[in-house]
Amino acid sequence: MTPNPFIDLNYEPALEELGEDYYDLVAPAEFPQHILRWRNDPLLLKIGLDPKSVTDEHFIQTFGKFEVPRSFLALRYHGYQFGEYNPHLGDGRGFLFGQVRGVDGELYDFGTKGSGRTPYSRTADGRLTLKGGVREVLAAEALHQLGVKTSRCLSVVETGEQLWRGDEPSPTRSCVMVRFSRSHIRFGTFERLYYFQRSDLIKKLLDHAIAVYYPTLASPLAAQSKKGSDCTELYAQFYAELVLRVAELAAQWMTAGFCHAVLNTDNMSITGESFDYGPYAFIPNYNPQFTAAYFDYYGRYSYGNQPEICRLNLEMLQIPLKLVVPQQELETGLAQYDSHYFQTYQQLMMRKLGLEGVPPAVAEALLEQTIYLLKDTQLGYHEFFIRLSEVFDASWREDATQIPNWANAGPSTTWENWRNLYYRQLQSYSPEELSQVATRLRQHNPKTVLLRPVIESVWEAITTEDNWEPFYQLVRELQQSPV
Ligand SMILES: Nc1ncnc2c1ncn2[C@@H]1O[C@H](COP(=O)(O)OP(=O)(O)OP(=O)(O)O)[C@@H](O)[C@H]1O
Ligand SMILES: [Mg+2]
Repeated sequence: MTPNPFIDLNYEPALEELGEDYYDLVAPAEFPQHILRWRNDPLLLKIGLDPKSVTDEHFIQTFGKFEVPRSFLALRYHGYQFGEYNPHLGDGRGFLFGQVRGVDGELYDFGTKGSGRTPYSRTADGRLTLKGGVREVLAAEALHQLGVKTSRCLSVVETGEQLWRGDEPSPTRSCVMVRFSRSHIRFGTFERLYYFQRSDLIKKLLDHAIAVYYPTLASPLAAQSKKGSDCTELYAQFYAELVLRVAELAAQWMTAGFCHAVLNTDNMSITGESFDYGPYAFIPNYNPQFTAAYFDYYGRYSYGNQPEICRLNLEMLQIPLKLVVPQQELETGLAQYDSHYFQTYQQLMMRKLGLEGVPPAVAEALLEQTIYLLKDTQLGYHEFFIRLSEVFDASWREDATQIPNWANAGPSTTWENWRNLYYRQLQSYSPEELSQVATRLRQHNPKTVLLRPVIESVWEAITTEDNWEPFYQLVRELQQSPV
């Protein structure tokens, strides 16, 4: 075998250097089989590797057999799960494999899922089902295409075990997935340190998070710590910035029509990045009550609750941070959440309608009418926007009646109100600006939508005939730029 480029990557032990208060050293499981099912070549470019220099064997050796001279760290964390505090969490089926600087200068994590038991596995098997791996690859690629800030999967290696699960026909196949993310430090990482009343470790973790993931705040930190002053203000700034990032993420999910389904605080990243795609779903129709996880009996994590739940999770994060920052300063940060969420959501929804530079009052009215229309018609959420991008015509600017009522399933007044507002906005554009409307409509409304039946059909081919072609074809479509 040619030298393995993954082994020679320039790993930075940023988290490892924080010390063993934050993790446990663990060993991967030994698996009976290793078949590479998925490699994400575009991600290799992000860490400066030429995909041609990386063989499938390299992937298997590194991310299936783990035959590499590295320390594997199961990160420690707790979390609020469906509102209940759980002090028995942590990486129970994964570990931090390593951290690598991307060509963009950012630090990235390789984290495993399904790589074996750890001190945090409790009674579970430490494994990931192959279907779980396939679903996470698809969610991440779909969200990435839709402009959501998300982790992505680097590889999936099928591992030849039979797993038993209550929510999949069993026995079912096993895999190890490797995730490429900004960080796996979670809100729950801080919650655990509060549980043990370790304000010293909270400060150390904040310094680390700010230095690595909030670099624009980092230089004042260096200056302050040199002077020996306390970092209270800086920590408050970190929290305020995190509030904005989480508000943006919630807006991105809502625009994408995505229901994450398990927004526990152990699934919230301190970088504001989306990750952990378990029972998620893209909504078929606009329905705030849509709930993706069968075990979410009360709809706590329904599609429409997501912005509110993210806000609540941020509020819970104040509990640990209060050990090192006065609560009043944290409240000031959180106070920005609602307006930042709404502004971002409005802007992203306007872009989905092909519009930019919409005056705030018009944008507000148009968003409201768009939501009414989506609720009233029988058209699917994604179908509405895809149809709009397909039928859009420059003549609409001259004559509102040219805008066809293909949404005629709903009451005509809803349609007319929407059409008039859309028409008026189009009228304000020059002919050049109008051509950008068409481009934006196509760009922000890709034709491949990851609805559940689509996922099920690629999984069906895998599970019944071991035919991976429909899955590869679907990923290719998701990775294509829509314009
Ligand atoms: N099969 C399993 N074996 C061991 N631990 C598990 C298993 N499934 C889930 N867990 C643990 O249960 C908790 C919640 O699981 P959750 O599904 O949110 O996380 P995860 O999907 O395993 O990992 P991540 O959040 O990194 O995607 C975590 O502590 C996780 O490690
Ligand atoms: Mg999780």
